[in-house]
Amino acid sequence: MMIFHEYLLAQGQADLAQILKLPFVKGLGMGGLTQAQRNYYVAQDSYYVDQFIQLADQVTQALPAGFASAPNLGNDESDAHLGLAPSKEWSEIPIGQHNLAYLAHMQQAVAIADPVAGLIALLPCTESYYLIAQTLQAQHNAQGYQQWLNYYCSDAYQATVNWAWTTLDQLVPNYQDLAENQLQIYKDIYQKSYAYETSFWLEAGKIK
Ligand SMILES: Cc1ncc(CN)c(N)n1
Repeated sequence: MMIFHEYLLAQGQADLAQILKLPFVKGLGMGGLTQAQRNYYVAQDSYYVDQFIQLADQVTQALPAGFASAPNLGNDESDAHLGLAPSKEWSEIPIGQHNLAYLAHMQQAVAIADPVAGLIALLPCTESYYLIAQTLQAQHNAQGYQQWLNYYCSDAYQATVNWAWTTLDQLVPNYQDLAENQLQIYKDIYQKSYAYETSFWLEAGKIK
């Protein structure tokens, strides 16, 4: 019998498989991303992570009493960004609509008076990088952007992912007992975040 985060992960498998085939993501594992692509990604992601930290803070504050707070939640992931060796022009790159739309989606879910909805909206962000980095590391044996890969394979990052999974499983110990429409709402929020993860990688890959 699956637990809640495993059920959700099964709903994200197709998106994750698609993400792993995208040129920018392959480039993270194999090397060869252009300076402009890396600058664009770092520009988008620095903004994104900054906003994400605030949303994650709101979600953890809304958790019922007794829940452990998340490890490394305030980390701006700049060590991972440095692994892509951005040049100083990155700071002048405008924030993309896909990025703003993703953040707006998470904001909406976090605003629902239900920390489960908020956590689910944030989960693809947290878990997918860990899963992507593990896969790339195993596939390519250190040919790519090693500092980026190491960051998301690290014990510290894994601890954040485990916290998110465990917290969700504790909040929803029997997802099979949820009303059908409630489960559908959670699934939609989760899959929408995965769709935005996909467009985040796609947009970076479009830069030449
Ligand atoms: C868009 C995005 N998604 C996920 C992560 C990893 N926390 C990130 N830095 N940026």
